[in-house]
Amino acid sequence: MNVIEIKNLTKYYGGSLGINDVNLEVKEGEIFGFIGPNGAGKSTTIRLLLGLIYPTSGEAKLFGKDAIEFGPEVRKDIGYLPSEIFYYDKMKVIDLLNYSASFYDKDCTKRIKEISNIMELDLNRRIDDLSYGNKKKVGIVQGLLHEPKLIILDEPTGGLDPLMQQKFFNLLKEENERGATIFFSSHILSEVQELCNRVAIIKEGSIVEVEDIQTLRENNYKKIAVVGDDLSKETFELDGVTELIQEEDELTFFYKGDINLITKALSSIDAKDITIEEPTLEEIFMHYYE
Ligand SMILES: Nc1ncnc2c1ncn2[C@@H]1O[C@H](COP(=O)(O)OP(=O)(O)OP(=O)(O)O)[C@@H](O)[C@H]1O
Repeated sequence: MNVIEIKNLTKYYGGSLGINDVNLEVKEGEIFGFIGPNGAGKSTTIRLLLGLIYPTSGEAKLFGKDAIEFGPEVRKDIGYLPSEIFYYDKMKVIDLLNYSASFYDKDCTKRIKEISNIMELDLNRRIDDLSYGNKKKVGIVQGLLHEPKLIILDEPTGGLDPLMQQKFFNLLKEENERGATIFFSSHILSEVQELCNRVAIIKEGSIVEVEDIQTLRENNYKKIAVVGDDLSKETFELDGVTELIQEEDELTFFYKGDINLITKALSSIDAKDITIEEPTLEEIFMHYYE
């Protein structure tokens, strides 16, 4: 079954484009990544899915039901973590979470405690005493406390330190093993790669690619920079090397291919420093979609 089905979905904000003719299907049990640079249309797509805004044309279905017409019904099965969270600051964390839980027809007390323990969130603090990262944790508990069938996350990791991010990802993996489908929006390729089975790439309001993560990984470029005294460009004129640029004592290039070939070339030189990093999404877009 498709948990999310988006057909020819278009949204204009007055004259300005949000998304254009988006088509997507997310199957039950998938962890689906939705990646694209700032302003690409990720939040717009999510707001349309949640029935928070109306489409200009096209439709979005959740669990086979129209996102607008059946909004209140389908939203009970959705856990949503927005990118920005605003709270009534004077409340205590536990009071806010109990209030959120009151919208669902089940007892969420146990789950609130479990997730707060995992995320190390103090339930007795006042919201306005919390740091940005701790407020984010409140949002996580709020999104997951009712054991939703579909979890929609809009750039969820901002403000979490690496340890907390790992705990959060483990929590999401457990939710997925329990049967939840996850729709994960991000502009950070590495976190999408760690978590997701399949990804859609959105750019300037349109889907440019839907790929499984394995394919994306195989197609992935490395961005390599080498610093040394007697570097020669010829050493790196190999298959799979592009954008080879030499500036004073530094050589930079992109590489895609057998990693052993490039490590051999790197070990043949007298280097002072080497960095190998993931290209930014924008750089990947440049290579894939020029
Ligand atoms: N309320 C609005 N009014 C007018 N234009 C909007 C509105 N919300 C979004 N947009 C425009 O729609 C486009 C898509 O924005 P959206 O927020 O969906 O992108 P995003 O991929 O979520 O980006 P970010 O990562 O920066 O949140 C952008 O050009 C944005 O300026």
